[in-house]
Amino acid sequence: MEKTRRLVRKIGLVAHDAMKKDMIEWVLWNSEILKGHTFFCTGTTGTLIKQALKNKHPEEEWDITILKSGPLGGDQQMGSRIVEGEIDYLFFFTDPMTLQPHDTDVKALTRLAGVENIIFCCNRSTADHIISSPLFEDPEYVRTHPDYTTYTKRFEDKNVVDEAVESVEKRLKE
Ligand SMILES: O=C(CO)COP(=O)(O)O
Repeated sequence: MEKTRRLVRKIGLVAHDAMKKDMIEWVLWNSEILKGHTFFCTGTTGTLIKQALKNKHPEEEWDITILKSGPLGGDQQMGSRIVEGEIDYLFFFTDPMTLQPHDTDVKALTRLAGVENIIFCCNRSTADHIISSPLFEDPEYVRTHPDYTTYTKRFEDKNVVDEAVESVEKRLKE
């Protein structure tokens, strides 16, 4: 009998303090769907999620990488995982009512989610829709990776290095 092929999704999970209970509930609620996937979490969120999943499914091995706590660099580590192609989904439950000390890191992380076109949301109801989308379970569905070649090669036909060398040489001769 043909076995259904399953694609392991690489999932980032992050929640601000006011949203941590929501995140843990959401993970527990969807734990059957989330089984077998790979997770990257910021420090405190990940520790709490791991504990909750172990309580609910003591027999299950969960592949959870716990990064630094968000304000201590965890958001930046998550961003770096995104640009390295290690994360396809980011469920980031943000607190809309509290200014975070690491607001710039939060912005940087959400921006990189856009740069890499990962599947990304900031609240629980959108997370519900993503997790219940048929595309989440569809092994054929792979997000499109934006092509930034035009951007990365934008200096190839320009002589900026030669021009800089020339200008330094000229100044030295003066
Ligand atoms: O602050 C966070 C995201 O910006 C979350 O970090 P923690 O999971 O370590 O609390």
